[in-house]
Amino acid sequence: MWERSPTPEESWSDASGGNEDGEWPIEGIVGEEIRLDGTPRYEVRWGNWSRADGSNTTWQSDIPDRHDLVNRWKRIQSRKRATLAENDLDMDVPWKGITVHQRLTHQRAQAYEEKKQRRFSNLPSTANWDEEVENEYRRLQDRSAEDNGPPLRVRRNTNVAPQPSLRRGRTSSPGQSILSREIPSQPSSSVNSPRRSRPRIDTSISSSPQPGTSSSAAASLQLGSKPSSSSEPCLPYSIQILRSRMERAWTRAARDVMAVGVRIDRNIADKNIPSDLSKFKYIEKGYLFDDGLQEQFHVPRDVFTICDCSQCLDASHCSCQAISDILDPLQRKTYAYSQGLFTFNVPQGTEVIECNKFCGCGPRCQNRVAQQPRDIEIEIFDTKRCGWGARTLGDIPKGKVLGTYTGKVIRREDVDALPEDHYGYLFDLDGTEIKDEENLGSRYTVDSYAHGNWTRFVNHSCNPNMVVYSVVYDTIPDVNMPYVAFVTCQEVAAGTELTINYQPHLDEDFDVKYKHGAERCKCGSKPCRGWYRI
Ligand SMILES: C[S@@+](CC[C@H](N)C(=O)[O-])C[C@H]1O[C@@H](n2cnc3c(N)ncnc32)[C@H](O)[C@@H]1O
Repeated sequence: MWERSPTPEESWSDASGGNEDGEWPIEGIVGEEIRLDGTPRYEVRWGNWSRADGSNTTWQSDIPDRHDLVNRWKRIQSRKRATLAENDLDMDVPWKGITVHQRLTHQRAQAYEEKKQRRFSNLPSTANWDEEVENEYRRLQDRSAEDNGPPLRVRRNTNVAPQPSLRRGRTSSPGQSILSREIPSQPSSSVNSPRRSRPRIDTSISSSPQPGTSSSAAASLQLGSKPSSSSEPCLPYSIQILRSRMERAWTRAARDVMAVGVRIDRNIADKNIPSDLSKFKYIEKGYLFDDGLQEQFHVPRDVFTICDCSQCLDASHCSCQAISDILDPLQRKTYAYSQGLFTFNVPQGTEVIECNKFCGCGPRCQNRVAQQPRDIEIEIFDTKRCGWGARTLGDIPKGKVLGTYTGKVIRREDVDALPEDHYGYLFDLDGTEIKDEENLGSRYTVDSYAHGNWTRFVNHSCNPNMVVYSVVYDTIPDVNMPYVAFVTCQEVAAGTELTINYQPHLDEDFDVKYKHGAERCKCGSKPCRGWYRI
């Protein structure tokens, strides 16, 4: 910003009188600008003083003893801004690499903010305005492209985030398990380990039950300790249009259900965003359903087991726990949570039954945890080894439930008809299925290829910091469509990638011949067994 260098006469001495003798009184404030550090300075007009060219103003950071002048100035400016916002319906879109504040005066920028708020007052955040700006930018680009020859297009490189490369034959009979056919003598670590009809992520809990160590009720958002990409050199805005649009759309979807945002690392360039992902629809909570499945999920009220506790202090007196198999060491019924954290006291094959919308307890009941909105911010980033991954932006205690897998629920037998791209993003809802036993009832899988949330970016690690468990709260266990909750099985520091073991029941010395069809594991953990299967 241009600034006149003050002459010796212009040097500040005494605002009330202009100088020590009161020889140059201030006539008034005639201008204002905001400096880069955000503080204002004022253009002051002097009486009894002028330069040779007749000008009589100087820029002053501070006008001691004349708060009346400053306040009056602010009042006038506020009125002007209001009028500007009221009357001028046009909203300038300054582009060509110039930021809004460089182009606009402080007053116009503030009027902008007011106008923006008014125009979008019925919408959740100013993100809509940014989208408008982006759209305008795109229109400008398209227009200039028409004028200037070949278009400047966002090139999307589908190689960056690997698509699942595991290509296996389709099951000849949908009901039959590939795993049980190929690996007939697989050592069974649990009677409840799941059976598979095709290679997919295993939903059973991997760690043996152990009490939670942290008593902290909830991890707070530690923005201060996040692995801020702001300190790293980041890509110019012009090649991040798509990234930032996706980030805003995902964050908006998360906030719509009261969860905190989802970031996409600023080092991901638009050209490296796979084209399918740019169409991906973010769903923080809940499922979409294939034809006819929605009705099965949403069972009527009289089918639910409903408790009438006021605070759900005792699981053995909580009616909704009547069918729960979670017991404490004295074989009394207990909840799966203590002080908001998962206690890992849930035997494999057991579903956690949280209080539901018909229960008498309030939203803060201790048995409502996986259904709470996520309060840990997540960042999607390029792991460089395993494609994109998800990392936490806050420190997390052990036992913290971070979210549930979302996507489209499909019938298990329809999985074979999916394009192969989807295979790496399928999660069987098999937490209660008994391996090598005829499992009664319908079986389902969640496909998060086109719809889902941050959990679909969670990579496999042979030494994971999360496990999963099955939980119901807006349907009943018999429906076989539980949610798959992701919970930390150790303390996790801000900036750490969040991982699960895709197949926790295949142990390390598993016979080499059964590794057929496995992928090379790039988790990089110390105990890496060298391969994984999806
Ligand atoms: C559920 S997705 C995870 C997100 C995925 N990285 C992405 O970029 O969309 C599963 C896919 O991630 C990759 N992946 C996950 N864990 C891996 C590992 N430990 N080693 C190598 N690739 C891995 C594989 O391509 C796998 O098919």
